[in-house]
Amino acid sequence: MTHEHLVMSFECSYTPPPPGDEAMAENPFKMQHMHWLRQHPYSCRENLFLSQETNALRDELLAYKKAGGGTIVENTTTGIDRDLPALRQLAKDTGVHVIAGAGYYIDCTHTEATKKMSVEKLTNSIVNEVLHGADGTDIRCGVIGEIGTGWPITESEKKVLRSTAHAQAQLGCPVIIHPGRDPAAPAEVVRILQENGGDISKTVMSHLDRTIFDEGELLEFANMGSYLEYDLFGTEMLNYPFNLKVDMPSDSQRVKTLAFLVKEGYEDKIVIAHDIHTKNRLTKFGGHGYSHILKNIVPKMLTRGITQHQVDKILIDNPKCWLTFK
Ligand SMILES: CC(=O)NCCS(=O)(=O)O
Repeated sequence: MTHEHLVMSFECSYTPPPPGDEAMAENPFKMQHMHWLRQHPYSCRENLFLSQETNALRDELLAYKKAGGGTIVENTTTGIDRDLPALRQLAKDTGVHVIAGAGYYIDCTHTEATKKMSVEKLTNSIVNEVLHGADGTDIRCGVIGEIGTGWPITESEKKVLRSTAHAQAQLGCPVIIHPGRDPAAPAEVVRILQENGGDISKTVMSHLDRTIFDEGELLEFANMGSYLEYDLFGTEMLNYPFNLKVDMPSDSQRVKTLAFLVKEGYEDKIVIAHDIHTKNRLTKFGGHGYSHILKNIVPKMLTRGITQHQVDKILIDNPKCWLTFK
């Protein structure tokens, strides 16, 4: 899985509940709220603290391993409460390989100190997180990202993108991007990375499921050469609060898009994940957990014209190729 979170907080994205449902913001987790939470995951404060569930996470990872999972890229970066010692402990306890992410999340989580840093200083901090260890630990990150960007991309986010490209040019490492919620956002990020010496062939563009909908636009973007990530498997909601114009696809629609990209020749550039970032998606709370793709999505892919060889590319070969330092 190339895009997951095990320990993070998503407080920065709290969105008030719809009118009439105000009490739900502070409501404790109860069985009768689970459907509401699936529809409004960002409107209950407690739901945003995955960081409180390390015990449940241990069980999740053991179940993932039993289902055939070996490795998880944990994309929590500075700004959403990365906790590297907790990740190391989870990896030790379960035997699942956990690859941590270096760098910074979106603008509203940048501190004043981060906003004042030069591109050179930001580059050094990212390189240091990969070569020597992050957050005062000796735990070294294996990817840069998820690097957060919004739409339009802010000045501070542009500086972080330039630093990401410079760090990648030095290290030959994988990069993963969280684009803004506009169809033009992924291509704009790629342009900034390219202009600053980034290697697009070793860059994953995340969250395409909620970003590019038109097939022509998708092929145009695919042609720019990044990995194409569909990473919201398991998320189905009617009203996507961060952009109400977006119709969040169902898992069936996601599989249809994967089959389309495979037919168009992009089987070497697709990667997939669940991007679990709220509590309600854990099996402890009736959610789909980290094994949903392995248990439910792969069988569906096989019935929709994607071969086992192509599934293996998407789940094994492409991530391996992306994650290998040059
Ligand atoms: C943790 C994170 O950034 N998840 C992405 C959520 S989004 O709704 O696809 O932007």
